[in-house]
Amino acid sequence: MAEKDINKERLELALEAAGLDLWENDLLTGEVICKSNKIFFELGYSEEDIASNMDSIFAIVHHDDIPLIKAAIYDHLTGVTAQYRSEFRARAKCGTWVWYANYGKIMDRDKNSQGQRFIGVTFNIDDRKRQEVLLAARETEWRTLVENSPNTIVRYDSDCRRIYANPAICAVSAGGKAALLGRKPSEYPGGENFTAYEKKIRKVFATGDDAEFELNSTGKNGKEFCSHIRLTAERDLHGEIVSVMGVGHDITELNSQRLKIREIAFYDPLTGLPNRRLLVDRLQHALASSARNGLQSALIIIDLDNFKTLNDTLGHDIGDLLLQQVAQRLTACVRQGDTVARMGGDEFVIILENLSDKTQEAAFQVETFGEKILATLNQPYQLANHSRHSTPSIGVVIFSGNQISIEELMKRADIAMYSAKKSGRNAIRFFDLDMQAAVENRSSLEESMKQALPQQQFVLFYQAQVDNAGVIVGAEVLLRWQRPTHGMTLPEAFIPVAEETGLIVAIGLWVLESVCHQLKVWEHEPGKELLHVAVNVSARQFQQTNFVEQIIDVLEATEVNPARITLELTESMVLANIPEAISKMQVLKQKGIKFAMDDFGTGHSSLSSLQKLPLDQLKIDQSFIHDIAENHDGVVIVQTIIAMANKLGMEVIAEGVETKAQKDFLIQQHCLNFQGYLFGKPMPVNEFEQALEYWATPSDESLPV
Ligand SMILES: Nc1nc2c(ncn2[C@@H]2O[C@@H]3COP(=O)(O)O[C@H]4[C@@H](O)[C@H](n5cnc6c(=O)[nH]c(N)nc65)O[C@@H]4COP(=O)(O)O[C@H]3[C@H]2O)c(=O)[nH]1
Repeated sequence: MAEKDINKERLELALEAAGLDLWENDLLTGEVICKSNKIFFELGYSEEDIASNMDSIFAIVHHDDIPLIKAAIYDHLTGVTAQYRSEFRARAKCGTWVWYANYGKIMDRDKNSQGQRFIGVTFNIDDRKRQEVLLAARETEWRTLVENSPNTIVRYDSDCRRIYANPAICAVSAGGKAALLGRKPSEYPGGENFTAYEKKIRKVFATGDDAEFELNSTGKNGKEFCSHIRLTAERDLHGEIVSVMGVGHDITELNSQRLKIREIAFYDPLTGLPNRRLLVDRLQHALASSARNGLQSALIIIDLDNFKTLNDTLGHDIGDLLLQQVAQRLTACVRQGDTVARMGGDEFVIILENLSDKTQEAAFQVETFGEKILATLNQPYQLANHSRHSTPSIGVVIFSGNQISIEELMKRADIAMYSAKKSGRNAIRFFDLDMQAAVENRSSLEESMKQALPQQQFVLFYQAQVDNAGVIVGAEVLLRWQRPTHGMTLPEAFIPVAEETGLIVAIGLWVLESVCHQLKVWEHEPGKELLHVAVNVSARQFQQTNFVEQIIDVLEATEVNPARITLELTESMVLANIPEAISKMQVLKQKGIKFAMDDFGTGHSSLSSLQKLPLDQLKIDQSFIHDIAENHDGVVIVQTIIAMANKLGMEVIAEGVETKAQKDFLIQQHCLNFQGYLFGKPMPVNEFEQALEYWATPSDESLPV
C-alpha cells in the first residue's frame, strides 16, 4: 500500500476511535469536499432522508444555536479566533435533541489571509452536556441551601482567612460580608475567643480531623450569643486539604436551658446554695485533690438548734427567711473555692480545703473557723417583724486522701454534730475514734434493747413527791434497765436511742401498764390509796396518732382511777403542734388524767402558748433549783416560774431539791411541792413502800436513801 493510503487509513481509524466526524469545505467554490454523514446516521436518519430533505447539517440544528454557529464561523473567518469552535443541538429522527461540538480551522490562507479550505470535526458531546446541566442544577441547589441556611457557614483558606461567608453570618456580624472576607478570626472580630477558635481551625488544617468549638461572640445588636461550630477539612482531587468549612448553629437558648437545668439539678432553690448532689461532687474533688497535695480538708455539718420549733411556732415563711439569712452568713464566712451547701431542712455543710498537712494544726484551723461560724450565726436575725436568736450545732471531720468514702465522712461529721447537740447545743465537736467507739456502743445498745421488753429487763423506780408538810403525796416513776453485762442502766443512756428507733412507744406503754397495775394494788392498801404517780411521756409517744386511744385502752383494761395519774410532757413536744397537743390533752383530761410540764424553763414556751394548754402542774427544772444558791439569776427565774404558775392557776413542783435551804427558799416563794434527793432518791417499789411507812409521820428530815 502506498504511503498516502496508509496515512489515510490511519487517519480514518483514529477518527473512528475518537468518535470524530471529519468534514471539509472548499471556501472558494463553497463545495463540500468531505462529508461522511456519520452524524445523520447516528441520529437515526437514512440515506433517503438525507437525500430528500437534508443537504446540510443546518437543516436539523436547533434554531437557537444556528446564529451561534454562524457567529463562531464568522469570528474565525475574520481572524478574531484562532480556531472555530461551536456547540449545538441537532434533532434526532425520533425528535429528541442531541448535543454536538464542531472544532475547525481555516487552511491555506493566501496573502490577504483569505482561507481556501475550512476543515474540522464534529463529535457527540451529549453526555458531557447532560453532566454539566446536572452539575449546574446541583450547584444551584447547594447554593440555595447554603445561602438560606439559618446556620452560619464560613470557609477558610490555608491561612485561616475567610473565603466564603454565607448571609446568616454576614447578617449577625457588625461589619457584614466586607469585614469578614479576607480576614482571619483573630483579626476580625479578634479577641481571646476568636484567637482560640483560629487555633482550632489550624489544627484541622494540620490533622485533617473534624473538630468542634463553642464560640461566644457579640452580635450586631450588641447581644452575646454562642455558636456551636463544626469544622471540617475540605480536600482537592489529590486529597490535599485546601480549605476548612465551619458550620455553626446558635446554641444561646440551649445554653441558657442547660444552665437552668443545672440550677435545678444542683442548687437549692431557697438559698441558692449547692444542694446535696453538687456537694457530693465537690467532696469527690476535695478527696482527690487532698490525695494529690497531701493537705488536710474538713467536712463541717451545721445544724440549726430548735429550728423545728421556730418553724412550727412562727410558720414556714419565717423559717425560710432564717435559712436564707444563715446561708448568706455562712457564704460570707468562707474563702473563694470553699463550698457551702444546703443538705435540706436546717442542715448546712461546708467543705474547707487546703488546710495544713498536719491533722492537729488543721483541727486548730477549723476550730478557729468554727468559732467564727458560731459567733456569726449567734447574731440576732430580723425575720420579717420578728427578731430572733438562733444557734447552731457544728460537727467536724478532718480528712486527707481518699481512703474514706463520702458516706463514711458524712456519717462521721453527723456523729460529731450530734455530739455537739448532746453537749448542750451551740457548740463545735470533732469526730474522732472515741466517738466511733461511742457509735459502735450505740448500735450494740440498740440491738440489746430490742430484747429488753420481752426478757423483762426493765424495772420501775419511784421517787417521792412531797408537800410542804413533808407528806408523800405521790411519786414520779423513773425507768431503769437491768441490762445483762452492764448492770442497772439509767434512762439517759438508752431513752434517746429508744426514741430514735421507735422502741420508746412500746416501752412507754409498758411503763403505763405497770404503773396502773401498781396503783390498782395500792388502791387496797391503807396510806397508799391516795398516791399520785407521775409518768414521763416521750415526744415520739405523744406524736402517735393513736396516743389518746392507747392511754384510754390501758386505763380501761386496768380499771385504774385516772385521777391518780399525771402525764409529764416537755415543752418542745407540745410546742411542735400546739392545737394537736391541746386536743389530745383535752380528751384525756376529760377522763380525769392530769398533765404536768416537765423541765419547765428550759424551752421556749411563751406565756400565751402556756395559757392555752390544759396543764395542771409546772415542774421547775432542777438546773434552776441548783442555781438558787449559785446566782441571783437562778433566784429570779424560780420566782418568775412560781409567779407564772400561780397566775395561770397551776400547781408548781420543784424537782432536784437537794438541800434544806432550797426547800425553805421554795416554800418562801409559795412553791409547795417538791421532789429531790432531800426527800429520797428514785428507788424500787418495795423500798419506796418501806419509805412510805417510815415517812408516815410528817417531819422535816429527809427520807432514808
Ligand atoms: N441531781 C439530782 N437528780 C435528781 C434529783 N431528784 C431527781 N433527780 C433525777 O432527775 C430526773 C428527773 O426526771 P426527769 O426530769 O423526768 O428526766 C427523766 C425523764 O426525762 C427520762 N425518763 C425516765 N423514765 C422515763 C420513762 O419511763 N419514760 C420516758 N419517756 N422517759 C423517762 O429520763 C430522765 C432521767 O431520769 P433519771 O436518770 O431517773 O433522773 C431523774 C431523777 O433521778 C436530785 O435531787 N438531784
